[in-house]
Amino acid sequence: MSAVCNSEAVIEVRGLAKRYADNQVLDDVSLRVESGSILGLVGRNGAGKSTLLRCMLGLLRADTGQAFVQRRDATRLDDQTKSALSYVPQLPDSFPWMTVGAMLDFVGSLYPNWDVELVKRLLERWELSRARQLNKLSPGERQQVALIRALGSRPRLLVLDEPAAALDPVARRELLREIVGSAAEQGATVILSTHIVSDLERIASEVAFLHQGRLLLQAGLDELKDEVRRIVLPADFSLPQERLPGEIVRHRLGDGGYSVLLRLAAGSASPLPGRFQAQALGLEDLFLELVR
Ligand SMILES: Nc1ncnc2c1ncn2[C@@H]1O[C@H](COP(=O)(O)OP(=O)(O)OP(=O)(O)O)[C@@H](O)[C@H]1O
Repeated sequence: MSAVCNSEAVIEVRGLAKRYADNQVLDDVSLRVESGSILGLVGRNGAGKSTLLRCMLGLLRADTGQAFVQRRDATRLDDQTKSALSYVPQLPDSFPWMTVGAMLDFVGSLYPNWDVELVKRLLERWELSRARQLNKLSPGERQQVALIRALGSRPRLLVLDEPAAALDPVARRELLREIVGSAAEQGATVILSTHIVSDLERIASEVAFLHQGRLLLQAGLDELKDEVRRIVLPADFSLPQERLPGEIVRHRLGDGGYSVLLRLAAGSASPLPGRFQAQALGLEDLFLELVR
């Protein structure tokens, strides 16, 4: 594996594969994340999202393929690249014996750009006392502290694994605002995995759909709205066996017809007759259509 790549992307993943026993968790996944993007990684339980995030950051070795963070081999990052990166796992549980304040002060002392004011503001907003012990917090509070810790270092790259899963709607809204703020004010790049696709509709610039270890689709939110269409075909329509131009996925319907998902670049004609209505889908419906 080469130690550097010449891509401008903040994250570049090429042909990643990972298997546990006979479970192929990642299968030939390639992905690019450009600077300043907010990428939402969507997939069902067990789709491989956490595994992909960990391989992407070099925290887990893939069987094959390559991952680069800021053009460096993810498994051999230097301290400077690491200090500009924050990763919050799905179940953060570091330093359980410490108080919230002691942990944040300790972590803050390791980062030259630690934002004391931001940390204070978030602790107040989420009503988290510095005196509380980490192992006595609820899962949602623990998640909030982990997020404060991640945001406090003002990272250039913020990677969040299901950050909102344990948060109430108010805390979730505030977290999303902070994420957008980090991206807008400091040009940070954000990658977050989630099941809550409505959150992504609010904040993501791009979405990637992972299903059974394969990346089915990665596109900008605007491109998805403009280019992806669902066409329902009746049972008496003879759909060719081979994939249509722009076809993402097709499903057989209960009545013998087909639902076909197509990505049609602006100005390109549909490969299916115009009498069949092409339907634009919101993110949630698109997700359901991709994984059903
Ligand atoms: N260390 C491991 N050993 C064996 N199997 C594993 C290991 N880690 C993950 N897996 C399996 O890999 C698959 C993908 O897991 P992963 O945690 O990446 O999915 P996910 O998309 O993040 O799921 P969720 O949304 O439920 O968190 C699952 O079937 C899981 O059981």
